[in-house]
Amino acid sequence: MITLALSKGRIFEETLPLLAAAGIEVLEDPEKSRKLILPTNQPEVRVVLVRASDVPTYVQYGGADLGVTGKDTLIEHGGQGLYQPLDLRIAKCRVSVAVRADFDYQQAVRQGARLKVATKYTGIARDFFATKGVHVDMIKLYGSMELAPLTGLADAIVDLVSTGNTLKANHLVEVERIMDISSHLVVNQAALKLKQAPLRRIIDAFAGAIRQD
Ligand SMILES: Nc1ncnc2c1ncn2[C@@H]1O[C@H](COP(=O)(O)OP(=O)(O)OP(=O)(O)O)[C@@H](O)[C@H]1O
Ligand SMILES: O=P(O)(O)OC[C@H]1O[C@H](OP(=O)(O)OP(=O)(O)O)[C@H](O)[C@@H]1O
Repeated sequence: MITLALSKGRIFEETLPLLAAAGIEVLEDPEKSRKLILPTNQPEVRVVLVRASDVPTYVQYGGADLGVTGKDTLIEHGGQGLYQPLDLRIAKCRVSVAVRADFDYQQAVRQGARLKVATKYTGIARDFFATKGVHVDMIKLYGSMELAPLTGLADAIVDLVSTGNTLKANHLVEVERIMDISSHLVVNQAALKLKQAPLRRIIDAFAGAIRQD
């Protein structure tokens, strides 16, 4: 049995064409079903639905043989125990710093300054501000980061930006891009040895179906 870990929503949707290239069709719609294990047209392949931030953990410990996860999530996880053979070029976005439009960010990040930063991405944020020589008081959040500067919880957020609509709707401005993000295929290292042929077949099919635009 080959187990693939996906999260509901954009990762599931954007992985479907890659699965199709491998001849794999998921037989149930996760938006309609409450099931967490979804069968496919290939009896020896199944999909497990996990929280996006749990995908690397499932694959690391062998709860799944492979999975699709954002580079953001992968960096925060650390990548231990994972092969990362492919950048799938799906779910593209960026990690950025954003502040209230009336906040003087340039003044706030001058060398040696202190900044209150709210984010789900504490590892990425810590590295970024350390490189700039800015001391950070880090506030870990799990969602709705945009609220933090609006309520006085933080001066800045580090969050994902795609169209910029979420920032705009909350009167925030993007002041720095930290890194570009896309989703990657991750594979359990032991599984790649033990189930080499079927996993290689899937990896190769995914590789051939990656969009280059
Ligand atoms: N607006 C976006 N546009 C494109 N890609 C995105 C966007 N938001 C998130 N992503 C990418 O998709 C991945 C999964 O995001 P998703 O919103 O499905 O889960 P999440 O709510 O961030 O995770 P969790 O449920 O674990 O808190 C992110 O890790 C990121 O790489
Ligand atoms: O720049 P934008 O295009 O507005 O995208 C950015 C937003 O998308 C993500 O949230 P979420 O997963 O809730 O986004 P969704 O509502 O687009 O699914 C992310 O945490 C931002 O809040």
